[in-house]
Amino acid sequence: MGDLLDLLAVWMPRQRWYGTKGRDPQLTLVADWPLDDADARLLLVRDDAVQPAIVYQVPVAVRDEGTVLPGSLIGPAAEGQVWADATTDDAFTAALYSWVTVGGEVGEAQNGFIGIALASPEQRPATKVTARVLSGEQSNTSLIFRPDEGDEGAPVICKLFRQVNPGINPDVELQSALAAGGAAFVPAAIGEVRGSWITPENVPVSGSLAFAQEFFEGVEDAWRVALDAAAAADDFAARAYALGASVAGMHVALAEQFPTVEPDAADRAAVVGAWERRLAIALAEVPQLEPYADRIREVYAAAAEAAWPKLQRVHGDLHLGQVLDTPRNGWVLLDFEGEPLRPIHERLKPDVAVRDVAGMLRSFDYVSGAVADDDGAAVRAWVIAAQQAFLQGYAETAGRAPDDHDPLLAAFELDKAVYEAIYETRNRPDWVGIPLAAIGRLAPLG
Ligand SMILES: Nc1ncnc2c1ncn2[C@@H]1O[C@H](COP(=O)(O)OP(=O)(O)O)[C@@H](O)[C@H]1O
Ligand SMILES: O=P(O)(O)O[C@H]1O[C@H](CO)[C@@H](O[C@H]2O[C@H](CO)[C@@H](O)[C@H](O)[C@H]2O)[C@H](O)[C@H]1O
Repeated sequence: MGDLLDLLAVWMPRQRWYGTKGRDPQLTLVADWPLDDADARLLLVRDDAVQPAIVYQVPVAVRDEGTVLPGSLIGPAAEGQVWADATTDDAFTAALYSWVTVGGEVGEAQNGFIGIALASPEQRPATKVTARVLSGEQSNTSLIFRPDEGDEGAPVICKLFRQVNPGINPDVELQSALAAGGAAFVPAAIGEVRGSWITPENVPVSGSLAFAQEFFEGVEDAWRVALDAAAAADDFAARAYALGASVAGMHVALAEQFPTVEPDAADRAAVVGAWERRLAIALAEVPQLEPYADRIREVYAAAAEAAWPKLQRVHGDLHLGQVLDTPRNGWVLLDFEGEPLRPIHERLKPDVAVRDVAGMLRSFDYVSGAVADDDGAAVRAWVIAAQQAFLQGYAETAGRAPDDHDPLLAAFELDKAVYEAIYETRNRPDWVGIPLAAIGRLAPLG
């Protein structure tokens, strides 16, 4: 296994889902489950390059040289054979599909995993399918299972969580509950995989490994729809209003299905502390922010003194790219994992729902940064109209909405823009001007 860990230490940093770019992985094997049916292995590998350490899920298989796709090649194994990333391997994907649509068990109760089928009788997944890895910038690896010709079943998307944390992943927890409660604004749940393992410190842990949902074939996400509409100067008010109503419907349902709490001083201090910590990281990584630091802190201080609503579970990383435009269900919300740069224990707590509203307002603002326009004025007007319509749609369904002078909304918008300044500096430096311009507007210098 030593050799394979050495190979993974070179291969993993080249993967989009590897979370700590720029550092050499320090890998330890946490679990190694043989998958006899697939002639493959499911590994959990801990990386101590950062603290707290990150546990990654890495399915692998030994295959004949020359039979593996170049992007899936991890490195040499025995004579004439190679280690491969099994997410592109037919035998592994067939096993995964069976765990989430039929169920199954591998290993033991404290050192293995179970597949749980969740589909309702109306949502009959196909029997014979062909798998394809979803391409694109992703924090996880998603597989699409399409029915083979003649199979009447529905297509399925299955997300294999690459970073594995203790506890049920909020993506699974929240979306399964919403779907079970009859919500049309999330995809139907098809199945999940839960693992149990013993940490190197001998602590038993359980966590989500995969989540499968109904796949909406051939639809666009709201980011693409909004970009096209803004570029064509199409009126987006009705669509933005409907999106506001879907987001509010999600908040109402989450508040009904999960506990809510009146925020006390400690809850407020935790949120304000997270804003300040993030600002400190941003100031260290994005020097252009320095002139705004005091103004940003004033906005946070005003929000800390304002009235706060009850805390509740939220989406946590809502933006237009997390929304699908579906003919059958209207706007459908995805990816309830929360912000990938935020610690998991913070993402699991009841939170301020305004965080999601701020995320969507920021996302509309990104449209003006991404669409070329002669003087910028027309696209800016489009953005403001979309933001206002979104807030109206939200208010109509939620029965209340932050207005655009709400101190809490202002602080969450700034916090999101600060997060984006870090995210863009690390991942897409050409885009950092978008959050920086927003910070200039949200915290104008005197
Ligand atoms: N149920 C679905 N139907 C159609 N497309 C989907 C579905 N779920 C996810 N997608 C597509 O996959 C992309 C990535 O999914 P997401 O849940 O955001 O993964 P990640 O956590 O890796 O970012 C989405 O932006 C969307 O384009
Ligand atoms: O989809 P993820 O959970 O990986 O989210 C991360 O990447 C997003 C970019 O893909 C990033 O979103 C930012 O850019 C979007 C346009 O590409 C924009 O609509 C969002 O408002 C903006 O925040 C997101 O912040 C990051 O967590």
